[in-house]
Amino acid sequence: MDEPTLISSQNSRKNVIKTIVGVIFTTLGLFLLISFVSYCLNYQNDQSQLSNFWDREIVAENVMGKIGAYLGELFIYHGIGITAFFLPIFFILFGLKILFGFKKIKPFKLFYNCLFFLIWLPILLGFATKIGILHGVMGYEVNDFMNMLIGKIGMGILLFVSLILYIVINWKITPDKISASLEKRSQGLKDEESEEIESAEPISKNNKEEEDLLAKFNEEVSQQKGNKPDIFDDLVLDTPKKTIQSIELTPDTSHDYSNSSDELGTQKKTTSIKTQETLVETLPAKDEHDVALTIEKAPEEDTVEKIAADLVQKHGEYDHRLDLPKYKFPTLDLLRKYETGDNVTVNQQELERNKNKIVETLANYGIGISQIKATIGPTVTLYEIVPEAGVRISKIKNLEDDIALSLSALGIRIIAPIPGKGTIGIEVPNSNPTMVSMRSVIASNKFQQAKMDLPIAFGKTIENETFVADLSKMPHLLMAGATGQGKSVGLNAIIASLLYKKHPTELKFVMVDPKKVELTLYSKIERHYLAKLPDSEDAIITDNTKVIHTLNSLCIEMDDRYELLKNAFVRNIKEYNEKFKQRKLNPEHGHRYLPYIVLIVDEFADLIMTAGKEVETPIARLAQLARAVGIHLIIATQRPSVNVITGIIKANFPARVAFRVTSKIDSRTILDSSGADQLIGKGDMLFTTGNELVRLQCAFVDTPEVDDITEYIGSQAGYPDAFLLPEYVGEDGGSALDIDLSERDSLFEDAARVIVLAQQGSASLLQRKLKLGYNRAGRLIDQLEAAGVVGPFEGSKARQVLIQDEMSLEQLLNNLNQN
Ligand SMILES: Nc1ncnc2c1ncn2[C@@H]1O[C@H](COP(=O)(O)OP(=O)(O)OP(=O)(O)O)[C@@H](O)[C@H]1O
Repeated sequence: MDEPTLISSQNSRKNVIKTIVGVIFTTLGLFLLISFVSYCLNYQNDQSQLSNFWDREIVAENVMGKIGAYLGELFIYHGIGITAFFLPIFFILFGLKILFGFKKIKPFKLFYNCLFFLIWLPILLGFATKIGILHGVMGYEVNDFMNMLIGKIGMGILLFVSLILYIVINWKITPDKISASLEKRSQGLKDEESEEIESAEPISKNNKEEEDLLAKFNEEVSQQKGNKPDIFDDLVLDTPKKTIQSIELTPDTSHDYSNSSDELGTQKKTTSIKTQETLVETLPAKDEHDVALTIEKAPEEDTVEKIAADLVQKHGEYDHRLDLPKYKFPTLDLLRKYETGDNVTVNQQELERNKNKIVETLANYGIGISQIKATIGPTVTLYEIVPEAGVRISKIKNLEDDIALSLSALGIRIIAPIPGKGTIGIEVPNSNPTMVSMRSVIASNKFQQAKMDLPIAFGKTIENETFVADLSKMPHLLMAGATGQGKSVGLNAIIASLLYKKHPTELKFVMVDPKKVELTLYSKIERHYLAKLPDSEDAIITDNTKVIHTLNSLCIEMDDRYELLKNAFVRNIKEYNEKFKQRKLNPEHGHRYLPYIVLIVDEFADLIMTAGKEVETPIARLAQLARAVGIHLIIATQRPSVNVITGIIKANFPARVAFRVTSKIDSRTILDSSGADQLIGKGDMLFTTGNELVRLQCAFVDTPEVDDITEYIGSQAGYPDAFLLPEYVGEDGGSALDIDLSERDSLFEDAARVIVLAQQGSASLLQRKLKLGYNRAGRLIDQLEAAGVVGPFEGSKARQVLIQDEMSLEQLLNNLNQN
């Protein structure tokens, strides 16, 4: 017989023997079980029958006959009482294990675990009852004997203590553990732990070690419970949570998946990738019974935020100032100190004289004064009066001219009452006004530390405090004043303030100067601060048609900026630039750092007279919409009449500056109230942002100072050219038909398809779809017009698309290519 045959025949013999032994034990178990049950029911009758064991006439009532009754008598009555039921159960389990090889059934382990109870339980039953079959002879005798030795109470104590000791030894339960587990329960950890059990399940399937650990754990629990582990599988769910925690949840990457299916292969890939990127944290074991818990956190997904954070970590935040890294801000010494000094001189005699005159004049009209206080400003002194009780304010207001006449002073302004103070103010010009130098306001703490986007140091208030306002909040400014009252100086002060605070990368000016002489000085800073149309030579615009183009171009810039803001999911230029600095916006998608643009128009009246609606419409549009995208307008005019400052313009310029005007009507046009007509000129001004009026002395900056500043900036390295505004092709622009179609843009065909598919002839569509700048999109539109794809320019409307479908377009493109 060869070897394999020998082995197989040996195996089959073993199996036969196993089956026989298995059947014998199971049968024996069943026999005993039935006998015991029947004995318990009939033992009183059967006990007497057993003495005549071999007498056939005498029949036992036990269903298993006299043997059954005998076995019951032996194990139950003379043995260990009903505890003897353990015996048939043990035999049945043992038999079944041999027959079917149930791995989970471990009868000997069960026997070992139950040994204590096989002794203890009959004694307990003997202690507690006097029913023979419950405790058996053993239970009775032990109790009898022990009673003699230690008494009934002693016996009770002994039973209780022995049970406690068994529990402590077998389950290792100590008072510490009990209190710890009670604490845990009170902390409501129960739910978490059951989750842990759930999460442990699927992982354990893939992990041999975990399976073993789980098996060990189950075994341990079963041992502790003193039950058969296999029968009480469910016990896993009741396991103390701490033990579950001890299972390491790390996926085992050392598994060999090479023979597994594709699916498993992918699983392997993902598992290994995860392991590389996951963050592993280990909670150390609390004591020697605990096992460390390893926690894996899933890796963060790549988000825009994360990419941006990585970029910022690598390169730092985007610094727009690096465009001109060596640029130096103009220094203070470029501004002149004036001989008069910046300190307001107080002429006591003048103060006394004016006070007496005010009191006298008012007394002449029957107005009593209870208190008077003077605040000396650079140009005017404010006398604050508290009238006696019962005096009507309107009475004082009506006497304005009479008081002015009595004081024989020009430019008296009566504020009745001073908002928020409850007093009446009379502003009287000083006989020796003090000039407010630009230097003093620029050097002031208020300006230097101003946390504003576009800070403007206008000058000084009546309290001699530097007045700084934020242009970005205004958001547009209207300036008016009769000729020679300080408008141009005011504009220079505004520009100088911005030049002292903003870097060339942060701010651009668009300057419109129909008078041709006021702003020419600034041409020196063209490459740093000025913006212009691509085709124009001078950055400072003096030609009215160019103004129209520039304004429309600014509208296009505004639309472009809105598109960028929309794509960046931000609401204003500040948020946009912040996002750009944090590298969250991709320059490849057209994003760029957006400088503020300030449009300055020196003589607006002249523009409106010559260009009318053509100027008014884009100005109104910009005024209405451009604030969020960082385009701000400053418009100055000599003639603040209603046909210059129209309703639509006025409505969109809440911030106004009024220098002295010639009539009350002009004052009302510019300020919606009188007051500007009573100013004394030379930079005396009123400023409002829609609420109260503030009287200011405008800072004085002379032409040589402006010259020095622009020279200082202009001599530094700047951009190669001025900031280029988007191209604007007006109705009178060059005809698209002049274009040479043999030099078509490389994106010409793509652009044509985009236009025909969308049936919309607009440059902004091309900009969006093909991610182009405005200029290139505009050129493409011109070429498309020349090729007959779109119609001519139609103002604000999109051009008409002349090709209706793709087929016709392909034909047209083929023809073009053949020519
Ligand atoms: N803030 C000021 N402080 C002192 N003097 C001033 C101030 N502003 C203007 N002046 C004086 O007023 C004169 C005229 O000022 P400015 O040139 O600004 O007037 P304007 O309103 O622009 O006149 P126009 O509209 O005719 O150009 C200046 O030459 C200067 O002497």
